[in-house]
Amino acid sequence: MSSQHQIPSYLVPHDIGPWGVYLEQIDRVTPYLGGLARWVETLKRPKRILIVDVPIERDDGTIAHFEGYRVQHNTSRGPGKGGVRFHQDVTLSEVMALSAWMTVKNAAVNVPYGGAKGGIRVDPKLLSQGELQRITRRYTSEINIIIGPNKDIPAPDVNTNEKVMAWMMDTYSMNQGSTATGVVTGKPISLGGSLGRQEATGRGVFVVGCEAAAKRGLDIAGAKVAVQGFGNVGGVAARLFTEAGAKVVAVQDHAATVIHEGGLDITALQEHVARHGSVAGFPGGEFLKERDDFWGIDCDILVPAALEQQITTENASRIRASIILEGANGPTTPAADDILKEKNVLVVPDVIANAGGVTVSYFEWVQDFSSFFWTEDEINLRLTRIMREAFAAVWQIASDKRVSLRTAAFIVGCTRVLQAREMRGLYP
Ligand SMILES: NC(=O)C1=CN([C@@H]2O[C@H](COP(=O)(O)OP(=O)(O)OC[C@H]3O[C@@H](n4cnc5c(N)ncnc54)[C@H](O)[C@@H]3O)[C@@H](O)[C@H]2O)C=CC1
Ligand SMILES: O=C(O)CCC(=O)C(=O)O
Repeated sequence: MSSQHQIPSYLVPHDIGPWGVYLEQIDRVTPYLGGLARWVETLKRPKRILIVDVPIERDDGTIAHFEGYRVQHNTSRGPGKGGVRFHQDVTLSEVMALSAWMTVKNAAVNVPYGGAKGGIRVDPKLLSQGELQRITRRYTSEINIIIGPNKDIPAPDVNTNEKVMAWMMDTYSMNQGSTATGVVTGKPISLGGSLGRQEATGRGVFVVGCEAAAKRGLDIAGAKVAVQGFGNVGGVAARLFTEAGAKVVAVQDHAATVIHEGGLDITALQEHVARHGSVAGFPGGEFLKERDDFWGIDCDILVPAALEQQITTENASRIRASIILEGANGPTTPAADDILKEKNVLVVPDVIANAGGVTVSYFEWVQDFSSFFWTEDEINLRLTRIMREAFAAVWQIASDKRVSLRTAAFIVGCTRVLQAREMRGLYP
């Protein structure tokens, strides 16, 4: 039987959903993996997929069922690691891709983890706080069998935060019979969380943004920045760019696109979002009528920091930025990558650009194990160093091999994963 016949049907990229995007990225890196390419099939199959039913009692007494997932894509280099997403559009294809990008990312910045990701197909905006807590706790109990401080360590992602992590930690600990702070990262500081974790992803985006700008001869002071997604990642990145003298000229979230040529007041915008749930109605700017016009905004740096597959063949040719910093996971399709390359747009890929979050998650996990906590300055210094070194290493490979930064980052990440796979051998 040929190996083609052994591929489970759900792993075949019949559509170009997030998993299809990831498979195409792996196909693009394979010619650069040398002898390790014989192991590449490992990267095309998640190690473990758990699909769970998550029933909860609604506040009105009815019972509702939600579909939850935890995918451990690869554990060759260490325990699974990656966030948990609560979103109405979560699919298995998406969680598989997100877990695989964690594998590549963790290896690319050399934190000792494999890759994992989880999610529930639910719109948390439609849940009360009590319902949110119940769905989190039930989901944690259902995936309890495969997570743990040495097995798989969840963290925040879209629509989850430190409060959700606290409930996950508590539920896991109750099931274990003892407090296990190291089972999740991104926790509140009072429960073993790390200083700097909440800001870490946005800070990492900003740090690699400065490196990329230097390569392009672009001065951050006065640079025009447009940000899609104004949550944990996009909000922090926007603030740090503003503090460095850049002008954030456009912000798009799920509800609206606000623009201001002279630069938006990011602190005021964050306060508005905290009060109203979105940028819609912000008095300090104007609003685009057509959402798609966001992509044609006149800017130097574009930061997609929302969801996957936002930059596509539909809009890539309209982009005027010279640098794209992928705060989101998987925001650019391979076909859009090709268009951007033609236009000489520098794309700093997700697996480097947004790796600041998991890097400080690693610091948090180490601090929990040693029960010794670092200062915020120590954390930010170490984070900055790791981000700069990762960017420099990937830049060098991209120059040497004349490939994109994405392929270069995948060369670094996939090589480390497959070397570990090969060294471990196959048989028990
Ligand atoms: N939180 C973290 O530490 C990390 C997050 N990421 C990635 O960054 C991205 C954003 O995550 P977070 O900021 O944590 O989520 P978040 O939940 O804090 O914020 C998400 C933002 O995206 C906006 N959004 C949602 N749908 C949208 C749409 N269709 N168009 C435009 N905006 C939309 C929301 O309004 C919100 O402003 C995701 O791709 C996530 O996987 C990557 C690395 C770490
Ligand atoms: O902090 C972590 O463990 C994972 C963050 C995450 O989900 C990501 O990098 O996409």
